[in-house]
Amino acid sequence: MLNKSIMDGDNPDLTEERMKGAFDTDKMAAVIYGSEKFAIRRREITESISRIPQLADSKPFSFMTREEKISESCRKLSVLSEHWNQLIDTNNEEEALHLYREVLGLEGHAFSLHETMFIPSLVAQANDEQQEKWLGRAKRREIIGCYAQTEMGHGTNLRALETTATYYPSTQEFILHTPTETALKWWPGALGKSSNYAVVVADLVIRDTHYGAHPFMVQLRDEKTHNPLPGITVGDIGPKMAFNGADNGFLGFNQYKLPRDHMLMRHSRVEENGTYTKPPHAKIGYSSMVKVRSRMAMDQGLFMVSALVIAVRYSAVRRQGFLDDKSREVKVLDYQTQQHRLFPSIARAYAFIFCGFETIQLYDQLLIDVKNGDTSGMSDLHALTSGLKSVVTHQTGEGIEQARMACGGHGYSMASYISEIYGVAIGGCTYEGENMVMLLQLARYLVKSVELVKTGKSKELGPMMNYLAEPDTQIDLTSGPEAYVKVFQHAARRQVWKATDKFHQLMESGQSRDIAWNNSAVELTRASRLHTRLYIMETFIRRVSSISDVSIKKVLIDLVNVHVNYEVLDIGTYALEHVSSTQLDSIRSQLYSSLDTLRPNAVSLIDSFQISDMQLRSVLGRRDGHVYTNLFEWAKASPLNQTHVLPSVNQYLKPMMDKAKL
Ligand SMILES: CCCCCCCCCC/C=C\CCCCCCCC(=O)SCCNC(=O)CCNC(=O)[C@H](O)C(C)(C)COP(=O)(O)OP(=O)(O)OC[C@H]1O[C@@H](n2cnc3c(N)ncnc32)[C@H](O)[C@@H]1OP(=O)(O)O
Ligand SMILES: Cc1cc2nc3c(=O)[nH]c(=O)nc-3n(C[C@H](O)[C@H](O)[C@H](O)COP(=O)(O)OP(=O)(O)OC[C@H]3O[C@@H](n4cnc5c(N)ncnc54)[C@H](O)[C@@H]3O)c2cc1C
Repeated sequence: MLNKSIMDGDNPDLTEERMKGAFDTDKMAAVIYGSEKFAIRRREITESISRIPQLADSKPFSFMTREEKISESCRKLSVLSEHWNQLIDTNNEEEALHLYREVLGLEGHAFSLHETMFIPSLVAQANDEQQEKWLGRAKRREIIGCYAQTEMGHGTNLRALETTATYYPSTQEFILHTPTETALKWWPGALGKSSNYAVVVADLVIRDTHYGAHPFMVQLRDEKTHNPLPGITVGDIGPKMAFNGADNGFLGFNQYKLPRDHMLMRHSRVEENGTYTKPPHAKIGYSSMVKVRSRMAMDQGLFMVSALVIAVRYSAVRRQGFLDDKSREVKVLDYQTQQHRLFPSIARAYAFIFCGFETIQLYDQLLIDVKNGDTSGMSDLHALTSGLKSVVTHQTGEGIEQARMACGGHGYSMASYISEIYGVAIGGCTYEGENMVMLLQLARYLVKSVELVKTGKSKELGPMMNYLAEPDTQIDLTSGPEAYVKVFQHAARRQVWKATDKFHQLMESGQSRDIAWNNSAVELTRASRLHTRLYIMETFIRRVSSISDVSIKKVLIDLVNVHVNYEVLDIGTYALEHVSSTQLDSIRSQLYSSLDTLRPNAVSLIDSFQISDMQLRSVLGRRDGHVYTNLFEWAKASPLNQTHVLPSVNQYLKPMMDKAKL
């Protein structure tokens, strides 16, 4: 069986699609998840979870209140704590993340930031002694931690953080203090009610000198009673657009004392007498953010996939209207518009995940290099991940919204669960650095690269930047996907140079550097987007070229064809400098034919992600495809339907109608 999702009793329309798939979905899963070993482990973990009934949702998530969601996830975490070692290799981050996604879903929980930022901060920022003291406890989950950096008045501009950590040599203590309301930490996930520890980022002050943002390990709550410690004000910031299973919180300090060895001292130090040693790289304290950004292509790719699993499966069972055969309505997946809505996003999701694997590995390597004293790779990875997180989160939001609309009215129902996926995913446009700001971080690097070329130092260009020094050449669009890479290189190069020139000209005309930068900013962000999309395309093509299995490679080449045609058309206004409008017409025709080629494999391509029904939490997207029965059952379970007459009817509507009758 090529598509391993085929099961007796499934909707025959989906079974028909699965029979059409031309490749083995287990083999594709091995490509998606980086190895056959991990793809198998994922399935084993999912299978083991299904044998523990207490890990199942006690009722549909969409019918739960916020308090119920938080309580439900804590209940499951306590069940999980009995099974960690039997379910996963606890040293394997990817296995742990899969387990979390399966059991707890995406709405957040008490450990959301513990694994994501608290432990990574200790790993990257704490010295050996400090790791000895805290890392084991954190990994064993004796304590729960979060990452408290953003303040009510400042998130982006870390240099303006107001929380102070003032060192007093006389007592060998820091005093943490929140001087104003705007200095309250605001937003940290799992801070409000769950965490008893936090890595707090505060402005280090020694003898009136401000050394800027530094990380501190801070106990927030009593380990026995869980009550906030004296000097600490902490709570939940209230409901959000989505991600409401998490208690994002606020935190204030009133002259809170902290022993000297609670500043995380792997890279910078404060001696007993107050002597400060600066880190080997000024931004080394930002590493936890780079860690999460380096994961975001993968995580956002998976968010988009979840929405696409729902939309593609639904589109294969939803019949509406007619094509040639007037005796039976067609599957909406047969409409070209539906394919155009969904297939380019499938291609992007694959591309994002392949990029994600690269950036996760780059971060892991950087961590090793930095430990060995080599910080030279930090700028490259910062620039790459800044651009990637921005482009990927934006395009994921677009893709999920298209998936919702592709499900018609049912997409708007919480039964589809797409609105929750959307709400959580687009949080990524904001967290870990607001997208525009991060595009501008990449732009700094691009401008510097152009300056290197201009001054004859092209040899010093960082990875991925050589194309900026190359001359424009004639493009032969019949020469395969590489020709499309050339189109992107031309467009990105032109935009990067154009934005840099504008910036330079404004400075030459007398504007200060900051004002000239601001007046070039829209052009600069455009340059960053094009550069990043070029990287995504190149990575996608490179990964697919490296595959040896013939049937897998064939369908992924079809997907690459959808991608390159769609992407070049999408940047049509930039590409027009290098590609004629006649050539664009021919790319359009190729896109339509590539959608058609991909059509028989659409369901198998999304089944290959092997996202379980439990993880998906969508009534509309279930593997069995019995959409209408499942939808009706779900609606009947609505709390509103547990009684025929609601109290509000008796209390308000009925008296009102009765009065009107008099
Ligand atoms: C277990 C693993 C992870 C699992 C993840 C699973 C996820 C599953 C999905 C779950 C779903 C939801 C989970 C939700 C999780 C939410 C987590 C969210 C947490 C947060 O948001 S934490 C707070 C994040 N905050 C930010 O990102 C703030 C953004 N601001 C900044 O980063 C900085 O202020 C700045 C914009 C970079 C500017 O900094 P600064 O003013 O100091 O610097 P300059 O602009 O002047 O630049 C100077 C110079 O420094 C270079 N540089 C800046 N940063 C870096 C860096 N990090 N590394 C290297 N170099 C850097 C910059 O390029 C300049 O260089 P130049 O002078 O141009 O050479
Ligand atoms: C779901 C979620 C989870 C979060 N979790 C955490 C967490 O665990 N820990 C934590 O510490 N924080 C967390 N945050 C906070 C998050 O990191 C910040 O909200 C984020 O960094 C953006 O900063 P800001 O809110 O200050 O936005 P602002 O910087 O105020 O952005 C507002 C607008 O100003 C623009 N802008 C700002 N500066 C510039 C500039 N220099 N140039 C051009 N435009 C600019 C932005 O582009 C944006 O359009 C979380 C946020 C969310 C939404």
